[in-house]
Amino acid sequence: MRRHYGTIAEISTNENNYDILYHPDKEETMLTHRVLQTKQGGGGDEERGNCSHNELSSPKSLSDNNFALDHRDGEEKKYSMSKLFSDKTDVKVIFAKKTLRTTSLWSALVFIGYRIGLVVRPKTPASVKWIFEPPPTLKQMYYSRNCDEILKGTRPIYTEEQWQRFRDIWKLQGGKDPSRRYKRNDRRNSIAPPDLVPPFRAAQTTNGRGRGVFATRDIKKGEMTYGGTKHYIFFYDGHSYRRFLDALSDEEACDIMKFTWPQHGVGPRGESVIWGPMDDMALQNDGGKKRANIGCPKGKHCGLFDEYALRDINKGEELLCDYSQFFSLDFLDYEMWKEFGL
Ligand SMILES: C[S@@+](CC[C@H](N)C(=O)[O-])C[C@H]1O[C@@H](n2cnc3c(N)ncnc32)[C@H](O)[C@@H]1O
Repeated sequence: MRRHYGTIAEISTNENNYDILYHPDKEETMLTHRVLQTKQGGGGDEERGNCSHNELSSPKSLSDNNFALDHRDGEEKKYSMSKLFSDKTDVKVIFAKKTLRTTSLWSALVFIGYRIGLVVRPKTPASVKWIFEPPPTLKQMYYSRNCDEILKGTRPIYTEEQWQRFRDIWKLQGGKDPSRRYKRNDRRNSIAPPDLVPPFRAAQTTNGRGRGVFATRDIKKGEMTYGGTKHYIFFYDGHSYRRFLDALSDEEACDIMKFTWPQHGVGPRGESVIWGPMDDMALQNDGGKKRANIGCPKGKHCGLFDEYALRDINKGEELLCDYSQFFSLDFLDYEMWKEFGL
C-alpha cells in the first residue's frame, strides 16, 4: 500500500464536468472546478468514504492531506461521490503505475550522474543544453561572448531602426511594460508629454568613456530632457533576459548587458525587474553627484525616468547623469543580478 499524493493517471466519471491539471513542476496534480475528497468512514467501494463537494474558484492541490489515498500502483479504485455529482455517480480513479516520486528519483540520479560525469554525456544540442547544465550567470555570458575584448574596441552608434529592432525582439518574446499596469495616481507614472523629443544625440566621447550623449541645442535649467519608459525593455526573471540575449549577436549582447540593470520596486506591486532603455538614453554616461547635469532636481518628485536639466546646458555639451541612483559603473559586480539567478 502506498499513500498517494500526486500522480493520478486518469480520473473518469459518468459526468464529465471537471478538469484535471497535472503540474510536474510542483509535483502535484490539481483538480479544478470541483474537488475530490475521500469520505470519512463510507462503505462499499469507497476507500474511506466519501467525496465531498467543493465548488472552488481557485484550484486545490491534491498534495493536500485531504487527498491522501492509500492504493497499490496500477490499481483501480472506485469512489462514490456525494454532492459532487448526483448521489449515485461513480468516479473511477486509476493510479499511475509509476508514481512521480519514483520518476523524480530516477531523473535526479541520472541528472547527478551527468553532472559528476558517471553517465556518458551525449553531444547535447545547443537548444537543450540548459537541461544538463546550469543556466549561465551574467559573468559567464559576458566572458563566453568575449565581451571584454569586444567592449575594448570602438562600439557603434545605433540608429533608431536598430534600437527599434531590440524593442521588437523583446516584444516578440512576450515583453510587457509593467508601468502600463500602474494605477492612474501611481507616483511612478511619467508626466512626459507623448511628443517629447529628447534634446540629445549619441556620439563617441573623446575622453575614453566610449559613447555618450550630447545636447543637440541649448537646454535651460529645469527643462525636461527625457521621460517615461516608452522605449524601455523589462525582464522579470533571469531566463527571459538570457533568451533575449540569445537572439542577439555577440557584439549586440555585450552592449545590452551594459545598457540594462536590475532594480527594485519597478513592477506594479513593487517587483524587481531588469530593465534598460532601448534608445540613445542607454549611452548616457555617469557624472557622479558633482558633475551630473541632468537628473531629478532636489525636492522635485519625478516619475520613472523623467529627467530634467539640473543647470543650463550648452549645445554640444555631454549630458551626464548620476549612476549611483541606479547601478554601479562596474555592472558585472552589481550584486542584485544574483536575485535573478544571474
Ligand atoms: C550605460 S553605458 C554608457 C555608454 C558607454 N559609454 C558605452 O559606450 O557603451 C555604461 C558604461 O559606460 C561607461 N561609463 C559611464 N560613465 C562613465 C564614467 N564617468 N567614466 C568611465 N566610464 C563610464 C562604463 O563602462 C559603464 O559601464
